[in-house]
Amino acid sequence: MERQVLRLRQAFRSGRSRPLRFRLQQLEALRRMVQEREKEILAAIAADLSKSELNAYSHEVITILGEIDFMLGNLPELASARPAKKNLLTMMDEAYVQPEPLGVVLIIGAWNYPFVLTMQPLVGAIAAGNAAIVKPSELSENTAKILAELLPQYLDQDLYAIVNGGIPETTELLKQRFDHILYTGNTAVGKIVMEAAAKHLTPVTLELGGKSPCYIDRDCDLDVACRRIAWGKYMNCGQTCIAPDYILCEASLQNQIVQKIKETVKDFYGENIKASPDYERIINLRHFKRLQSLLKGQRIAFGGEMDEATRYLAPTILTDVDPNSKVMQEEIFGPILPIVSVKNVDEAINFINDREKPLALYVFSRNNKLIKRVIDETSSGGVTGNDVIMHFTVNSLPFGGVGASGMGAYHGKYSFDTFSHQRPCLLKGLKGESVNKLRYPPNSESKVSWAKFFLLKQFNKGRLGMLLFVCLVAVAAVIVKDQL
Ligand SMILES: NC(=O)c1ccc[n+]([C@@H]2O[C@H](COP(=O)([O-])OP(=O)(O)OC[C@H]3O[C@@H](n4cnc5c(N)ncnc54)[C@H](O)[C@@H]3O)[C@@H](O)[C@H]2O)c1
Ligand SMILES: CCCCCCCCCCCCC/C=C/C=O
Repeated sequence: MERQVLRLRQAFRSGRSRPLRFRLQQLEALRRMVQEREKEILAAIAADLSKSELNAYSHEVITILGEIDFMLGNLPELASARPAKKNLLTMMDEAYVQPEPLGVVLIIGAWNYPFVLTMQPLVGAIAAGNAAIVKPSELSENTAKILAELLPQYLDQDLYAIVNGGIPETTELLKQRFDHILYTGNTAVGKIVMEAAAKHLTPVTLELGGKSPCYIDRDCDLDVACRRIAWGKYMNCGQTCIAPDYILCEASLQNQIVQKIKETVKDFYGENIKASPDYERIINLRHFKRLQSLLKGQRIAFGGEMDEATRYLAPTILTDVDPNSKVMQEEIFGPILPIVSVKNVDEAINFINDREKPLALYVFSRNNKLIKRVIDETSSGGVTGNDVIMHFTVNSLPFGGVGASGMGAYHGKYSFDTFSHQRPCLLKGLKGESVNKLRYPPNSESKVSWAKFFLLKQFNKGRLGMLLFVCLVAVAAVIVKDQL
């Protein structure tokens, strides 16, 4: 591992990954990989998650193609230096912010969307001019394998590497020094990653999980709300980091919600859900048994059927759920939807604020003021009003958690920024020593007064004002020169 990181670091040091032309070329190569090897990629995702290839395409591949296109279209602007506002002492100088690559970065992906969660950060890392090691999740082994086969065929092998394996390999990787780590996965491992990173003072982006609440207001189109919630909850068999984890609503809405989600499930997956190509399976037996245990003692209003041999767990709704029960203590990450009754929106807000900050928050209401109020009085990684999941698809929005649901963000411009250092640059000439005397010892009352004038004066008065001000500064400089 050490040798591999060293090899990447040497390639990074050579400066090869920095020119825009190179970055664009690598991104184009990645796009070619996705287009030319689409069938193999889809087959791998499909095999890992018992998913149809159509769903694999719309859940994962579309996002990557969109992200690559965004970077290809916007990279020249993202990577260019941005002029910075100057103060009076630096008026004649050049001040700008130059984004620069961080170096060698590590991307650790999760299994639930094994392609998008490793490739989307990689697009950002390449765009920002870094070298990168990608570590896909060992649980989605087919995708991990196909990535290991394809990436070296399309990308510069000295700058971009893939490491496959389980916990021992990740542990070994984490001992190495990186310039940034982006980890996607559960909170417990997030802490391990952060601890390992701290040894090298490596900054981290942690894309974690949590229980994302979904409040349904009394004043709402329940048909629409239930259809959208059912889509986001049962997609990928509930194994989506931003799936609505549970519903909060007034008790009187509960039965209608159950009824409407039930009807939607029938529309989506037919009478025989097991036979639907659109309904996935639980990733492994450990997670299947964990989900099974969450149902114990609960009132199952809908679903609950399961088949251990195929890890099938039907779309399920639990009603009158006790907030202290196990299903409300951990992220569900499966197709189980508890409904917890609250008296009103105030109680819903308190319920949310009494718990860890979630990765996503959903509010359904006809009343926009109520939606804005819930947003204003709570905190979460992201929010979608009157829908679920969809904020993930808008790449002009930063995607990430807050508090226990993570730190940092990516997607689009935010990926570029995550993998860049915003370097402040100030280029001065060698003239102007008369004014510079202000900062050279020995200090004096009069120097401090002049320093205040030069550094604290604000001037935003348009062109004519600016001209007047420059004259004023020139006069001040002459006076200063004479006085000091
Ligand atoms: N915020 C997001 O974008 C996002 C996306 C997907 C999943 N998630 C969250 O991830 C969780 C599910 O993923 P998961 O954690 O089961 O995925 P996982 O088991 O695939 O683990 C993620 C990565 O961590 C590594 N890992 C596991 N144990 C480790 C250890 N002890 N030491 C070092 N590395 C280790 C794995 O090799 C893998 O690459 C859920 O909580 C979900 O909400 C978050
Ligand atoms: C017109 C149809 C468009 C369908 C778009 C669906 C996009 C869904 C993307 C879901 C991706 C979720 C990624 C999840 C990350 C965390 O687990």
